[in-house]
Amino acid sequence: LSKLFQPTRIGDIEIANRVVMAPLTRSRADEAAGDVPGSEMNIEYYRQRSNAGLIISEGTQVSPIGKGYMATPGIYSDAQVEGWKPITRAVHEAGSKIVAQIWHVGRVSHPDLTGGVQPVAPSAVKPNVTAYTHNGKVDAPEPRALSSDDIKQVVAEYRRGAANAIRAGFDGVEIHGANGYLIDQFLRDGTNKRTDVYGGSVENRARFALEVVDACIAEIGAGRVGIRLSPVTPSNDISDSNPQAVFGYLVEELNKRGIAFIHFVEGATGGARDVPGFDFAWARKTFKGAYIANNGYDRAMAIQAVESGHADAVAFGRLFIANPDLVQRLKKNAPLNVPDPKTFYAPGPVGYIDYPALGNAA
Ligand SMILES: C=C(C(=O)O)c1ccccc1
Repeated sequence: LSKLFQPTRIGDIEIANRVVMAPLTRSRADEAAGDVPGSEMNIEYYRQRSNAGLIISEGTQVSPIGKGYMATPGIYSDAQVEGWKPITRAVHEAGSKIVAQIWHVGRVSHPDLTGGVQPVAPSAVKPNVTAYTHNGKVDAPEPRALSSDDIKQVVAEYRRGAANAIRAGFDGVEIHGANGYLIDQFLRDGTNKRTDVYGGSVENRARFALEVVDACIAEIGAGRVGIRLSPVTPSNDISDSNPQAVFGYLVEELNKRGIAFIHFVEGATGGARDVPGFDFAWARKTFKGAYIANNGYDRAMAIQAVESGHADAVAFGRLFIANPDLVQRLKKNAPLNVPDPKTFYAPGPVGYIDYPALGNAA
């Protein structure tokens, strides 16, 4: 049996195998109820995929203005915490573990999604990004630059998200530090033009990310805190003049804190893996916590990555959308269902809980 299917521990979290379900926005929370998860359909979706050693939940916003897409769940209200409980219970009953990806989109949003409030960011740099709202496709507006008092409030929102994740039965959190969202906007010099202690030098641009990490560690312990990073992705109009400098510094600082894992998007998210600018092998050697590798992995690549020591675990996104029983299929090297992008973010059960498992494949 390949090492990919053998148990390991990620921080304080014991996992039965090294196949991870990547965080996947599906836009199927109950907006009318206040961006609450936990419908029967939501529970079934996560239960079906509880063969994963570890599930990373879809991005769940830490505040109403941290929302950037329709019908994404939150983790800031009591109703949302109650909504997550049957999901984490179902995942645990099936023998899997699950962490909450706590998220703030920053400037990748629109007043149609934030209750009419102008999106926020480290600096007032308009993104070249289209938001999809109930009014159709709209341009994301220029965001408002956060004041230093605002920043303290946002760090406290992530801390509340970490506390609420444990209350909701999650085994920990993955801080969403990737794909051009708020934390990434602070890290990269294409979006962070601040002249205070949160901008300019590498240390200053990493300050916000590390304050969020420290707040979550204080709340739930380093063994239950991970972070997702995408050093070279261009997602959501993000860029940096020297990713190795800022992300190299961040990895060394995260290593000092002994957090459970770093989940790396290797290359352009959902696209090319061979984007220059960051040395992932260096990061693997330097970071003593668990290295979760992601982005375009297939079965052979995942087995090779774990058996060669490049990664402790491999996260699959699109393959888990279409293959609820992905671990079984990988073990048997069985054929895989093909994901249908048309229903990735649609409401309803089609393309969500109706992909067939091997047992009942046609
Ligand atoms: C949370 C996302 C990310 O990390 O990029 C996301 C959100 C909506 C569509 C695709 C991806």
